[in-house]
Amino acid sequence: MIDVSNLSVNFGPAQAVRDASLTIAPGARIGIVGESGSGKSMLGLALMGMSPDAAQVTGSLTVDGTQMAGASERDWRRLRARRIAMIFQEPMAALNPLRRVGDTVAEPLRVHEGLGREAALDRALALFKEVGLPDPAARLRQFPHEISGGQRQRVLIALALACNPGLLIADEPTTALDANVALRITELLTDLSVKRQMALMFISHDLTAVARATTEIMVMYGGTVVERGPTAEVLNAPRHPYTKGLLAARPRPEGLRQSGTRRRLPTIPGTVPPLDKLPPGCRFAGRCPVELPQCATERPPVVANAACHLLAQGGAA
Ligand SMILES: Nc1ncnc2c1ncn2[C@@H]1O[C@H](COP(=O)(O)OP(=O)(O)OP(=O)(O)O)[C@@H](O)[C@H]1O
Repeated sequence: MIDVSNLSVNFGPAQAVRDASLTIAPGARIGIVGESGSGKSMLGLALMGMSPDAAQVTGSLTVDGTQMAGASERDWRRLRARRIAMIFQEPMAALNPLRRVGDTVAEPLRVHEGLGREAALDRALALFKEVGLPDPAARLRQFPHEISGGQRQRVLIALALACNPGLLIADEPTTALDANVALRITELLTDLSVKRQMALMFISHDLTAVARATTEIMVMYGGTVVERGPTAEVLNAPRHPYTKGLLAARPRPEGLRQSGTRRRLPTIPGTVPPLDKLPPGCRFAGRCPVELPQCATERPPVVANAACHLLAQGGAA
């Protein structure tokens, strides 16, 4: 459905995404993981034609075989309504506080499908049922502040589904929710993707949620894809030093106590440098535990789905 090659998102000299390539087949479930600032959201927004005004986007992006690089806002709007939808971290911010949630979900059906108010509300009701909102008929008439955070996210998922998109991009959809609700929203997105044959791009730094929701994964660092592959394979047997560090830093209940004492959670030393201070070679150079002379200066080749000089030489990170 979507083919991206060498997509870069630049803010002047600062490269938020460098040469990302990926293919999204109908019904695929792809996770994008990485620390804050690694370019996950910028990649998702670029696929929607919604990059910030200050961004320069280069590279090729085809949707259903149509080249969208340089497309007009009008073309993007048409595509967004019917093919690609996105949900975000903070559901309250994405809903109009003065509108009943039923009317919010009915609106795109009226605008894009030409339905009358009653027919659009009937479809909204069916969507509310599909996303598991309790007492869906009563929900239609409520305002965002009258329902819980998890229910608000379900309303936004219903809104995203209104025009039957082929791809749903979920950008940190569970970060603002408590653990139980987050788990149920993750399950809902996975079920919807399977039942509707709708592709799902699940952007998150919650590796457990990504493990549940996706079958493929892309790990990003400093705007570059450092490792990709089947989710289970990458999470069970990470190869890139950054992926290894990310997994080691994941809090796990069984890892917090060892022989009765609290074990410190390992962290990746240092912080992600600002975009204009990233090394020209491997962007993880400087924080990586294994460094070769060429790491900081030469771009690492991609070998067996990981971009790393050491792995390319046959070493194990
Ligand atoms: N309008 C902008 N102008 C300049 N730089 C920007 C702008 N928007 C984003 N950036 C930069 O682009 C980089 C990538 O940001 P992005 O939001 O994609 O990261 P992320 O991986 O999604 O992080 P998070 O998990 O915090 O959302 C960041 O360094 C950010 O500062």
